[in-house]
Amino acid sequence: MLDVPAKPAARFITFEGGEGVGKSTQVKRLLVRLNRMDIEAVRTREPGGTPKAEAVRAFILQGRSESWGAGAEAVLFAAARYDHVSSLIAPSLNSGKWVISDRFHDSTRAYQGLTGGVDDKLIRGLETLALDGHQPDITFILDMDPAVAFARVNNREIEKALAETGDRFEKEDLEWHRRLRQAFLAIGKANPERCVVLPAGQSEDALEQEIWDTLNRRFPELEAKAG
Ligand SMILES: Nc1ncnc2c1ncn2[C@@H]1O[C@H](COP(=O)(O)OP(=O)(O)O)[C@@H](O)[C@H]1O
Ligand SMILES: Cc1cn([C@H]2C[C@H](O)[C@@H](COP(=O)(O)OP(=O)(O)O)O2)c(=O)[nH]c1=O
Repeated sequence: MLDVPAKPAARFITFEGGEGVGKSTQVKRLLVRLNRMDIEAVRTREPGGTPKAEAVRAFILQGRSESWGAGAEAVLFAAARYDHVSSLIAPSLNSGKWVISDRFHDSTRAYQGLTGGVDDKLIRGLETLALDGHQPDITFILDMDPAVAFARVNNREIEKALAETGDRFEKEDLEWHRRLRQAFLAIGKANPERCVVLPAGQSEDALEQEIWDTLNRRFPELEAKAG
């Protein structure tokens, strides 16, 4: 037998939290780190990630499903997720690529479930169908006071307004976003084997390092590869 080192398992990593906490920034930084180590990784997002799921994203975020209610919206997010998992996430992991997703099923739990009042049985049932066993290996929940996160997003909001787009979930009031924050914290607490809650008020560099250190501790094959 040839003495070929075993290829490390591909990992599925998700980033969660409220608006403007720095998810997209850290997803991009993690991709750079992984690529530097010659680890092939796919960057994706929810809602979206595939053409069909992006169509659902546009429909929901432009507010066209708002009158349908949170339950029907949970079904729409799950439909998008079903395509995302079956057409992109599962095939990528099966071919050895890591997958890094900006939001995933915890966003449905937090926005539609815990904050939106949709019954937990529906949320769990949809999750079972859409994930088909593809739970993330690790989920980073970036946590900070939404008032501070909003100040960060202000510039981005102006850009969005100029582009004549709008994300209706970003328009909810501060009190609603404080409940959303508690929802993500509750998810973190209930799933300590998968979720890592990190303070997102620190600098981009410091947060990137904390994420990297956590991954190295959690996945020893990363540390071994770095030598
Ligand atoms: N740690 C940080 N400190 C200060 N500003 C940040 C930090 N992380 C991200 N930002 C800025 O905050 C805004 C929102 O970040 P972004 O990554 O888009 O958040 P999210 O994807 O969670 O909505 C961007 O303008 C980004 O440059
Ligand atoms: C994936 C997902 C997102 N959402 C919401 C969260 C966001 O407000 C919006 C996604 O918009 P996005 O622009 O990606 O928000 P952010 O930059 O804050 O990540 O959709 C849900 O309500 N349920 C879900 O299952």
